[in-house]
Amino acid sequence: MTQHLLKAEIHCHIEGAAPPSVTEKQARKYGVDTSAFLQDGAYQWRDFSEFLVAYDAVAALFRTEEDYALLTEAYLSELAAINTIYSEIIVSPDHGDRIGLGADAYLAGICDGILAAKEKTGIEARIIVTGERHFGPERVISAAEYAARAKNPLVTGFNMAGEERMGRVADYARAFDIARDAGLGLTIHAGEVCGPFSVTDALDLVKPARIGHGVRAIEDEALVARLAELGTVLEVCPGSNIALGVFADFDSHPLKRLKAAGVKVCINSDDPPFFATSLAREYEIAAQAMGMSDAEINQMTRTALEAAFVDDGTKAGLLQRFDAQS
Ligand SMILES: Nc1ncnc2[nH]cnc12
Ligand SMILES: [Zn+2]
Repeated sequence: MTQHLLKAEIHCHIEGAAPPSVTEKQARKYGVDTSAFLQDGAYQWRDFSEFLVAYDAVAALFRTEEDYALLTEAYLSELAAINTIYSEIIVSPDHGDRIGLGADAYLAGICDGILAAKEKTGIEARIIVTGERHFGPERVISAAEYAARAKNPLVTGFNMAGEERMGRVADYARAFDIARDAGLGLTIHAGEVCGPFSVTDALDLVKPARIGHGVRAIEDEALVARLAELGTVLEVCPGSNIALGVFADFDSHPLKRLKAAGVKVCINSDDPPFFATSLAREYEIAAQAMGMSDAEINQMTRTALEAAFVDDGTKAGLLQRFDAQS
């Protein structure tokens, strides 16, 4: 049982955390037919491309600042209820723009949700702005410019999610230069759908502190050694990887092998209801399906806290609390 363990999560997409029941309610409110991507209380997709289409369709059902505030508060409250002390939420201003809400109101709603959850539960949270790769380099650069300009104390990082098979990292490198210059922490989805070359591109061109997934680095021994040497943190999402067919099962999932090779890893839920998972389940998978001890799991939680894109004072407080209780 991992219920008693303190937890941290640094990789979860906000729209990807919307429970189907909430999405259905939103669809009723806006008179939208969801049958193409939601049936019998479950999101419908067959592969990564369809997953991204379903994700964008769900995002289009959150249309007001309040919709986003409620979604964020509900997710963070769920995390707090399972002893999560820190969360980073991945948000995409493009999704706010696309629905006509606008990036400012989108972000304001998410900030309201974070503050409400903090007041009610004490959970600390920060925001990672992401560009969506399949919206193209110009949009990803705009997202970085937006994050840089926002000067919002809750926005502490920049990411790129979306269709990893579209273009090469070089096409998007400028976005990361902008985010780096603005003092944001950098992370990038790589080595999830694409192989080791994608992780190598990310390391060479973005030099991120963290990589979203990165698990397909396991196919290249030298790359695994490079990740260990650099201390790059992999935000691993085992349930997501199995649901999307990146690996056949938890036995063949490389989390333990990466950890054993000295790569810094932590566990995350990615888009929990899309993958029939939750952060609680990811911790259980580590314990039950992968046979990791409480001490090993705590090491990963500590890695997430150490790698958090948060100011030094807050990080020190989180680590102190974690060390006192773990
Ligand atoms: N697992 C994932 N990979 C890439 N982009 C995403 N957006 C939401 N979830 C994602
Ligand atoms: Zn992700």
